[in-house]
Amino acid sequence: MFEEDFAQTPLLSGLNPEQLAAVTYPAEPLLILAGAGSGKTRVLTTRIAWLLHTAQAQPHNVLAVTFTNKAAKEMRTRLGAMVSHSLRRMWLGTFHGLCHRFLRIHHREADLPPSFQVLDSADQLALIKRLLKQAGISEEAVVPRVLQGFINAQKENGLRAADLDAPDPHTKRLIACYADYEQTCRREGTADFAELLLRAYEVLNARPELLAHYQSRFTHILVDEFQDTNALQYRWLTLLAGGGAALCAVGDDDQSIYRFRGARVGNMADLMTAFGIDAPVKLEQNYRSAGNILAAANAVIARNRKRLGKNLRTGAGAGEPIRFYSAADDAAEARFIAGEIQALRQEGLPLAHMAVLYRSNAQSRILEQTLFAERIPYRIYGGLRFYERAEIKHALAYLRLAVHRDDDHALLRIINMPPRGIGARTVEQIQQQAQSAGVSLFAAAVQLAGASAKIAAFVRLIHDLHERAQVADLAELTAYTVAASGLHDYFAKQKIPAERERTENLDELVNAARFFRPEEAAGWDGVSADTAGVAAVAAFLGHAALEAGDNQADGGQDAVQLMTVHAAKGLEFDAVFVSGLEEGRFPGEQSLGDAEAIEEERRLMYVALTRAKRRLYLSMAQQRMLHGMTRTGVPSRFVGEIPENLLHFLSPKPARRGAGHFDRFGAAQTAAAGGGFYAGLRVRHTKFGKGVVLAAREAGGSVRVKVNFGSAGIKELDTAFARLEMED
Ligand SMILES: Nc1ncnc2c1ncn2[C@@H]1O[C@H](COP(=O)(O)OP(=O)(O)OP(=O)(O)O)[C@@H](O)[C@H]1O
Ligand SMILES: [Mg+2]
Repeated sequence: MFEEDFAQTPLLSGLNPEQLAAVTYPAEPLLILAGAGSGKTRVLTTRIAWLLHTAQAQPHNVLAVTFTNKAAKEMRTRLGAMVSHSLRRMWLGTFHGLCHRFLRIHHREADLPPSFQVLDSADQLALIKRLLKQAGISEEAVVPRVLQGFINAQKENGLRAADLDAPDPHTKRLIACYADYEQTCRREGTADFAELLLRAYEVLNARPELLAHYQSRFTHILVDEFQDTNALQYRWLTLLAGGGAALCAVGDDDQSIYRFRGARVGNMADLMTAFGIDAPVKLEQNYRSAGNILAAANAVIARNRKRLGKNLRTGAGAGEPIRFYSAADDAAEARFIAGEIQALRQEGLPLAHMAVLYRSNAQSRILEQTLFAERIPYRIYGGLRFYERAEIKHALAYLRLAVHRDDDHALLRIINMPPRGIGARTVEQIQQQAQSAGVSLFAAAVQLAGASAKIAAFVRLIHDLHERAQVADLAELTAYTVAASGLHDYFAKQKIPAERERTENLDELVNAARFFRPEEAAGWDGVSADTAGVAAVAAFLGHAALEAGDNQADGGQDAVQLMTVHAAKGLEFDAVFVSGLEEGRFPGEQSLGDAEAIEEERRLMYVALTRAKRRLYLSMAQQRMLHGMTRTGVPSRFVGEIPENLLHFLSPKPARRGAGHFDRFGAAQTAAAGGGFYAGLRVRHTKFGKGVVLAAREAGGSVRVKVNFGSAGIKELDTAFARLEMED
């Protein structure tokens, strides 16, 4: 009888009963545990819209954490279509993006300079190499990547160098290097990715007044992909939610694929204990994939032993069989994929609705080559992205020096780029001077400028950029920097076309600066929306560092999506190709013979399979070049785990295809009302406890309401008889 009431709230229409219950769950801690494609992300987004729509929360009361910047942008766009609120003051982003935003605002409390720089992982590695060299430690004695992994792992466990001790000399040495690294970052005013989180956590933990402020501000904290949070992220979340916020976490233990980076599935159980959640809410209907695809994914994941247990069914038909293709070698596999893509495209499926997935980045090269040769536009997620390109990093290094002249790392990058006759010997002199005087490289260069015209010219350039950074508009400053540094000219003069094309990227950077809106940036809307001055440059640089970890949304050209399975998490495509399905590749070599690692690979396979909506291709190569040697490929065990009746073994023939479809969310307009009760009103019932009104209407002189009482379920009550207290 309430159908028509829900129709008046288009926000909620189309949700199934479990989804509806989760979306409108009272403001209490809630864990949603559900399989791929069951609408977890949709529920999370709709819940935020519902909270805003029913005025249970204002945008600034919401803290929402997504796994990638892309997901955050998508959520913001969807929300924008669902509610009329300005979302500027809502904190929506990745853990890193949100902590970055927090630290920009509270840099003083965090003991960071206002223009502190974010080091991406390449910057971090370069810094580590520099420190090892200075300390006279060979890269054999301490492998830079090992040290990098060590430092990040410690930080992700909330540990500083001073907290650590070890009996063995090697670990002792790593700890000493970590201490040295910490000191340098402090001096140079830089923070790596793990530092963003750790510092934000430490500041909140050490300052009760700040914590209280944020605890009372964020009444609703929502987290997507909760299964992949690490120990520090968990602590940060629970600290913020500790003041009574309604924490809503959604996740899927079967999709936990970041164990190697410290993700803890155990966080789910811990969360339930810590927040008194009796049982997770389950969503069991899959809306994404055709029946055969889902059956295959379910069969594969069923082999894992450590599972929390949930079901997934689909209302869709079986759909097409899953296509399996075994190619003679990797080139033939790539040609097969390209051929199928062409066929699908001819039948009207946009390229953007197709994805090619692989286990590791190295596999993309041959696919790229083939797609390029076949003139099929493609886009790589997780490859060398815009902000990671050399020329862009050069230009950003100048900008960094403009706002923070003591950034040694940036200075070393560009002191002779473009070449200005400052050779390795001169750089060494500057380094020695810096060390003996205990100052930054730039300060040392200033001291040596009298003796060298070349150094003097460089110092003048940096001073000039520094002065402009104080007053100029961000786009102006970027344009000026690209030109005055000589970078643009340098690339324009190159003979090789690919080198000359780098000028286009520099122009694109100026463009990016022009369109930079701090509030839409990776989770940070800045202290002010002002685009002039040092704060804007620092925000832009932080954005660039964080954005480099994600997809670049460029061009708008229709293109096939290429990415690792890790990067595909949370996404969906009409047609998906899972390539390289050989033992030692997927599952990867390091996992063979390690039961736990195989389970993680299997979860990865589950993620890969469940990205597909309608058509799924699995492929392998019988021979593949690896490290300059031909290797014979044995089919992946995961293919064998799919019931054979779901598979169709293919000869390379193209097949037919239909067009894609979209989902639309209607904009929310009206709330049902009756007798003072309205959707979103918080109520209390003597028996059922706290609840939220879903709908209310007058019928035959009395008012009937439908209320979601959380764990007590959804009840329909007559207000004339039921003792309902209004909470607001
Ligand atoms: N009630 C529904 N009616 C129709 N479509 C739905 C419904 N719920 C979800 N969907 C659609 O199903 C697809 C999967 O939803 P969503 O991405 O939210 O799932 P998910 O659980 O987050 O998946 P994953 O575990 O892969 O992140 C989306 O296209 C979504 O719009
Ligand atoms: Mg999702």
